[in-house]
Amino acid sequence: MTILIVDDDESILTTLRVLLKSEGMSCIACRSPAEAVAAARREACQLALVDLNYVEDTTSGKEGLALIASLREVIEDLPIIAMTGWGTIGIAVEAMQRGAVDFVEKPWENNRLLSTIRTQLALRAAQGRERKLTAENALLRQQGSGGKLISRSAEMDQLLSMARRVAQSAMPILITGENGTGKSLLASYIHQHSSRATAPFISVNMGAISESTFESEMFGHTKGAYTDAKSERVGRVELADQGTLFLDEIANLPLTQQAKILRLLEERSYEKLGSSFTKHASVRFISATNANLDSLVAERNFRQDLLYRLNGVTLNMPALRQRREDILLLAEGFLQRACQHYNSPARAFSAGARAALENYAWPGNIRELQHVVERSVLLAQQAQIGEHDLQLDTRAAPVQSTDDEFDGMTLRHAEVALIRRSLARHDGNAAVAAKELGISRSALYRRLGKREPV
Ligand SMILES: Nc1ncnc2c1ncn2[C@@H]1O[C@H](COP(=O)(O)OP(=O)(O)OP(=O)(O)O)[C@@H](O)[C@H]1O
Repeated sequence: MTILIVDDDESILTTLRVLLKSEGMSCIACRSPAEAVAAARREACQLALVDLNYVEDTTSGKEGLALIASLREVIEDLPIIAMTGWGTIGIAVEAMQRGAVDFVEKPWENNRLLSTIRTQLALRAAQGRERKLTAENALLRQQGSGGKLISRSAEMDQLLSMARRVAQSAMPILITGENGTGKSLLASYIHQHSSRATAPFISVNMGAISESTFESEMFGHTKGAYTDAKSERVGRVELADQGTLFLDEIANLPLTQQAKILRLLEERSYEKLGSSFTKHASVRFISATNANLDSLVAERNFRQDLLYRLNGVTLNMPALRQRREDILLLAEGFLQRACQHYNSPARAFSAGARAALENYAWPGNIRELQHVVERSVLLAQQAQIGEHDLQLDTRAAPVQSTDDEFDGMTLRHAEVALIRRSLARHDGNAAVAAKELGISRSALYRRLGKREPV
């Protein structure tokens, strides 16, 4: 276990080094923020202990706060504990808002400091395991065993009844809606309510396949089709035969590949890479996007004929803030699931926590709600999860003004505005903003139309 410690006071570094060593942990000691960022880039560390004040400015905590943001950029999930002088609780709170997971006041009490470090290390390990489980679940979902769709709002009742009706037809379905609203889950729900339910549900993220492997991923290849093709490969289309092919993030499909998907939709036929033999697939198409495809067509970034083929029926997933009735039901569902995963005493939300959940704007929708609940279950020390345990960013714009501001905007523009707002709130820290919005950092850059810095 390696801990990064940052303080410009040599005696503090020495004391911490001795203390942590006695607990079997090794240290990287740094005397300045610049040194710390360089060390984090160079060496693997599992936690950082960061002083907030440095020589240039000994009271405002500015340098320490900036350091927290920089470390987060280098290691996205690094737990950072802030160290503050006596009577500077305000700065400590700001540190937590910038992404520190906890703080200790100097002079610290050894046992309390060690227990804080141990808790954060255990939390990080649990989150790592959770990420692995999520990835496994996502894979399982691809095989058609999607999680249960929870809802009780009138908006969702209406949408699901429409979905069940169109599920019976062979019509292609386009699902639109903001990130994290449950578009993938709805696609799997439609599959389960169709006559193809016993056949595979195969999901493909169109933004995630590189241009060079697109054809081989989608259509497969023959042995020897290219230098590295050591054996024959079954493509996703073939896997989905008799079942459903879910084309997720369809707006991210490059123009060059749109023609190939169009042909598949029109003729249900394709060729494996390296073969001239035309194959046919009986596939039901469902696609999803959070972009405004009409605007993309107008900008000539998306083929109109492909759009016509994809949206036999369009289903729009409402944002979570437009179906507030579902919030608590979903939160309870995630709470139960998380309680089974983690060994946590948490069992229920307090009245204050319930109100806070219902009043929050949820820019990252259900994915964000899921993260918030899981984090609070992990952090909870008692049976009731309090409002504070949720760590909701109460500085987020109130719901009313959010909605007004977005009136008349296209979905795409509103999304960009939300991302910009979140970035501004976190001083341009893309990793923290992405986490808040419940999307990946690369998805954030993609949505801003920018290249992700390496
Ligand atoms: N109604 C629901 N009931 C239970 N879980 C849900 C519901 N809707 C969404 N979720 C969960 O929220 C997370 C996000 O859902 P999903 O991936 O389907 O959203 P999405 O709209 O496809 O997101 P993106 O556009 O970012 O791909 C998933 O973990 C999903 O299981």
